[in-house]
Amino acid sequence: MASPPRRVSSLLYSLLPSSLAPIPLFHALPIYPLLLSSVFSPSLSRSLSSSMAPELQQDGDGTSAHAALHKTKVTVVGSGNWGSVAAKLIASNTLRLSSFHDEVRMWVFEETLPSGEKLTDAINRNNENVKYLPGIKLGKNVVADPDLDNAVNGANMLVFVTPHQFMEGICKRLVGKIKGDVEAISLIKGMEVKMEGPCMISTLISEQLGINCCVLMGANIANEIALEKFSEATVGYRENRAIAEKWVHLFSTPYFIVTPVQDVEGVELCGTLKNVVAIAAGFVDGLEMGNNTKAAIMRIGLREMKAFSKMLFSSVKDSTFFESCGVADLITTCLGGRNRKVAEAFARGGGKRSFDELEAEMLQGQKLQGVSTAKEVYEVLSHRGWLEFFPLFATVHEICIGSLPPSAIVEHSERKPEL
Ligand SMILES: NC(=O)C1=CN([C@@H]2O[C@H](COP(=O)(O)OP(=O)(O)OC[C@H]3O[C@@H](n4cnc5c(N)ncnc54)[C@H](O)[C@@H]3O)[C@@H](O)[C@H]2O)C=CC1
Ligand SMILES: O=C(CO)COP(=O)(O)O
Repeated sequence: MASPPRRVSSLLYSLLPSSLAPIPLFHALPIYPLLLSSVFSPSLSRSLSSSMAPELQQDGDGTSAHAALHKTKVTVVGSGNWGSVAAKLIASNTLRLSSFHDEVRMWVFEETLPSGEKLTDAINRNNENVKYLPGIKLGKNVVADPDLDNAVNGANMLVFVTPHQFMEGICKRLVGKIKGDVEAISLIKGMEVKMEGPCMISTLISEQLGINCCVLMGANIANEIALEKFSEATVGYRENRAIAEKWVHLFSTPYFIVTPVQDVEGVELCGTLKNVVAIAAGFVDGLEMGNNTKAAIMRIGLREMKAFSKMLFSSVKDSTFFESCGVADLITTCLGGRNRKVAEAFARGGGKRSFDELEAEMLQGQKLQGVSTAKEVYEVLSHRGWLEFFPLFATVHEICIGSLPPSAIVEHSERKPEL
């Protein structure tokens, strides 16, 4: 495991309880996630103090059959760029934590590689997702499985991480196959719009499968986390703090710091809506308008994210926008994400080549979420008569479908003072 970067590790080191501070960093590494969680979350610290010792024990002379029966099994549903990194993160922890089965199953939407080999076989042979995360070993305990039913069978914790447009179909295939006590988490940034109105992906999972579903969102460009560069994430939960802590436990590593927040809608809407703002930021880059303009677009976008989230769900908290899932994810995606990159190419070409074409050419099978999310947000805005309150969101969609030129992003996004 890579050491955390020095500046971060020394900061965290200085925050450790004094009784632990003298432990050299590499000795503390196995318990690092627990320590970090404790440092950043006092109530987590309290609840972990009782459970910490068993987690830290080695299995020694072999786990008893009884204990093995009660170990938690984790399946990751999805194996794209972020899906593969999520499996890697989780797999490093299931090996370390004795309450989890070592093996992490990862459902793969099967495809045939140019070599003629099936993607699943290539992943299992190389211990690497050669298409969506080349060059990164996932951990020997990650097992790719193209059979969805088999992949989820017996799992107690399900991690959903596919592009959002595929989730409705996946849920339909899983109806009746998941026990009610299974816990789920969604890492998916996006939403569905139904006749009744907008439906967040965690709600879709909960309602279709009859299970509880948390969310994990944050400033998490997958390729950077794959290289074990320090970053943070936010787990959004509804009521059950203990379940949120279990997810924090499963994902935390010395380089991936996870904070629980009781605001599932706020966390999920942050992750979803920032992709629309990232498309706008890409237009600004494509038009070479500079950093001030991009910062202005990000500010206006953040304001619309907050207003839209609160108009949909009055429970959404202001503080959520200051977590990793909020302003941090907005910044990283507007600087380095795929939505930004493809939108830049779209604007450079004057909007003549469609997003579908550019996505296929530039992302090689990876999927954008911002363009479809802009359409979904637009549907909600028009249906509710809110278009005039969200000029940036509306303009992004109108540019994406070719009704406005890319330059409209600054002309239309902010109401300017009357001259
Ligand atoms: N890549 C990143 O840096 C991050 C992505 N996310 C979110 O995670 C979610 C998943 O994204 P990635 O893992 O990056 O995926 P990706 O965009 O890299 O890959 C696309 C995935 O979709 C699968 N797929 C294609 N057609 C399908 C179908 N008909 N049914 C089911 N699956 C199909 C492909 O096999 C592949 O696994 C998205 O909501 C994204 O916004 C969140 C944080 C970071
Ligand atoms: O969500 C992301 C980073 O947190 C990734 O954003 P992109 O899909 O634009 O790459």
